[in-house]
Amino acid sequence: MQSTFRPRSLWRTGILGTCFRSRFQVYGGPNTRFISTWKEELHEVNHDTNAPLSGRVHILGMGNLGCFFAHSLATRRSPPPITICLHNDYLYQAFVRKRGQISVSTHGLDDVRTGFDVETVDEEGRWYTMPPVDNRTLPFNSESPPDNGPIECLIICTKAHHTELAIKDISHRLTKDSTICLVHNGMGVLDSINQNVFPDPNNRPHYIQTVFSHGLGRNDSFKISHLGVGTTILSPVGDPNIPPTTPEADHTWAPSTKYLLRLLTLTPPLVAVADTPAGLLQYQLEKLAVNCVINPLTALSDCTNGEILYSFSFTRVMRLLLFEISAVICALPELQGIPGIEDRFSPERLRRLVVNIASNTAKNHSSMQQDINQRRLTEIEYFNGWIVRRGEELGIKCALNYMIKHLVAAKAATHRSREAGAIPLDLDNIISTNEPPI
Ligand SMILES: CC(C)(CO)C(=O)C(=O)O
Repeated sequence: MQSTFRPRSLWRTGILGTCFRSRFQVYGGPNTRFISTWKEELHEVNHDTNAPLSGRVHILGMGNLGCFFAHSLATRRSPPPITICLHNDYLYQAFVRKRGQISVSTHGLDDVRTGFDVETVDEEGRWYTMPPVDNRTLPFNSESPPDNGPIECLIICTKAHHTELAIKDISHRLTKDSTICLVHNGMGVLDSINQNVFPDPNNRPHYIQTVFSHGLGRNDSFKISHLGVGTTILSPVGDPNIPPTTPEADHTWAPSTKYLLRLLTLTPPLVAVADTPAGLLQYQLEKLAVNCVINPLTALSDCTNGEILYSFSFTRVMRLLLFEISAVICALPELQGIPGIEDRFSPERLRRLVVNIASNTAKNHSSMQQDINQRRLTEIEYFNGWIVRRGEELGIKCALNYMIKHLVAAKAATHRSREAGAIPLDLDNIISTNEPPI
């Protein structure tokens, strides 16, 4: 994302007012909200259990999102024990060079935090707690869980297409008492995690899903900028047998879910609010509609978010894509029974949402445009690909979304084949020496 400072939230309109449902206001009045310590939050969930939690939070995926979550938790008046999980040695070496610091710059001012415990993984998938990399002489928390011990709370901040694999690599440490907080763009990841990593519903961890809308930019490893204030909407994933519209009683939540929800909603920089599964799903779908338009159009045309506005041709494509997206969303069985769906997800309302976000982030480059240019995998399967798949299930043909998904895939493939063929070898003049290859 390019550096443009937009202090306005991308998704904020209407969110803060509507999300603070009474059942989540269990943390005291407005003045006491941010004062509690993590130990108090832990005490709340530990007092009636024989398997008390340690309160440690693991974070996997140290890109912009992971750094923002780790840094935000570390800014608390009393930070909980935080372990960052680094999945390769380069990352660990980079973290050592940064002396264990994570820095977030706001309005050009750097705020540097330390005190993170670190685990790295070897090729056999064994995790090791590394010695402290900052100036601490003692481990931050002497009760650190043993290597490969169970993880209570995991915040996973990898891109949608890496999340399943990343969880698979750490799944032996996740139990049915753990809670995974998923922070990624796009739809469909949770279903494939359940299907491929935790197929047994009685033995899978609990999940919290999120819709994250802060604007972040990367300056260097473990050094990011907070470019625009947004929100973090959180919801525990309910029992799939209970329709999302039926309120679930909090007492059904696991202690690790309650603890992580409290911790995150009481961490000011995250601007985190909790919502019901049905509420969160609607925010996810709004974000999906925006991503299905801005991301592929900017990636295909190699332009900024603002450049897709004020062009007749882009506007035509946008409208046609949104007709299909709206038809699929309005027909989703999981939304049936929720009042106002047809209005909230009408093509015209979605168009206004897209235009709003594109103009609020006009100078930014979308994540997909950056992924394409940096030859990384894109999240297209979790955006337009998801719309096409759900459309097929519902008997709605989404030819335009299908085409867009393939145009993005084709653009990535063209880059790959161009680069593979770019090595200037003159095969006719290669002299064979009959020497074994070095
Ligand atoms: C909303 C948008 C398009 C903002 O850039 C985004 O979320 C992304 O880049 O992935």
